[in-house]
Amino acid sequence: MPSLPDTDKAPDAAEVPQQRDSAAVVSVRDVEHTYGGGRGAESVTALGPVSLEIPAGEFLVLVGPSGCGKSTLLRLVAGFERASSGEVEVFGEQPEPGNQAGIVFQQPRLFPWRTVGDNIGLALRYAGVPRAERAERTAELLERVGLADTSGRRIWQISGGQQQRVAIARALAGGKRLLLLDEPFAALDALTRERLQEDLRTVSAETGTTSVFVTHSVDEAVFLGTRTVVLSARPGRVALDIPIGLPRTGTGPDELRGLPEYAALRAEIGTAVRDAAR
Ligand SMILES: Nc1ncnc2c1ncn2[C@@H]1O[C@H](COP(=O)(O)OP(=O)(O)OP(=O)(O)O)[C@@H](O)[C@H]1O
Repeated sequence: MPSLPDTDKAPDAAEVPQQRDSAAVVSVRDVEHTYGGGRGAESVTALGPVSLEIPAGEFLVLVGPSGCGKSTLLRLVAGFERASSGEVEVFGEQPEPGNQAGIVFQQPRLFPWRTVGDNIGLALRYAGVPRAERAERTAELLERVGLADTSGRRIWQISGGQQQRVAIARALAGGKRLLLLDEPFAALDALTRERLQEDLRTVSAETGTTSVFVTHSVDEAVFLGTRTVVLSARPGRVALDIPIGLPRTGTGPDELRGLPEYAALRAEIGTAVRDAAR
């Protein structure tokens, strides 16, 4: 953490950008991404140019029309793809898969024949947590995602919603300070999805983990995010970048959704998404 200045004098101009950079968990600078184009294949410019700074503790939700490059941006931040041009940094480094971020996909991608506890235990092992601490950490993580009693059950014996909870617990088990979530609730029924949204909102407020969450749902963006970025149609560019200044704790989901600010944000973001799709 940068030390506080011992005088109230303004810092040197040269210091200011450096401090801002080091505070950003994710820096995306003038990034464009094009797929394909080799051996006569048609190339697709999916994204950009896009610039975004994501500070610590932010829950940023990316929305936009289908095919606008939301997943591409997430994959660049995860290190699965290298940007065709521009720069992506995570914690000041070039991202590498599995190094800086925990990732949750639309499908949970768990080991189906293993137990819930084993799936979490493996992630803890990969994260370097000593064997003696793993059982306690597993219990804590499962408690956190509302699965306290399922540790001994096999993945194929639990519901899709429960599997997605395990996937979130597994991502948290890695102990990463950045979580990347690509439409994690899209395949779930409406009720399960609402419950998971509420729980993820609580977990995020409790842990303060910086998160980037991709969705098609404007309501999900307003409900979950501290900030929403709307991307325009392909190649995706930032069409709207708006803070969500709603209370993070102490307000129930119905109360939150009943706030006039909630409705106003939904309307503004909804309009931006519709305009982006034109
Ligand atoms: N591996 C790839 N090779 C070629 N083109 C790709 C590849 N991955 C994505 N694309 C194309 O890049 C564009 C952006 O895709 P991307 O998946 O990032 O969009 P998205 O906004 O996440 O879409 P959706 O909301 O439908 O999931 C699309 O036109 C897609 O077809």
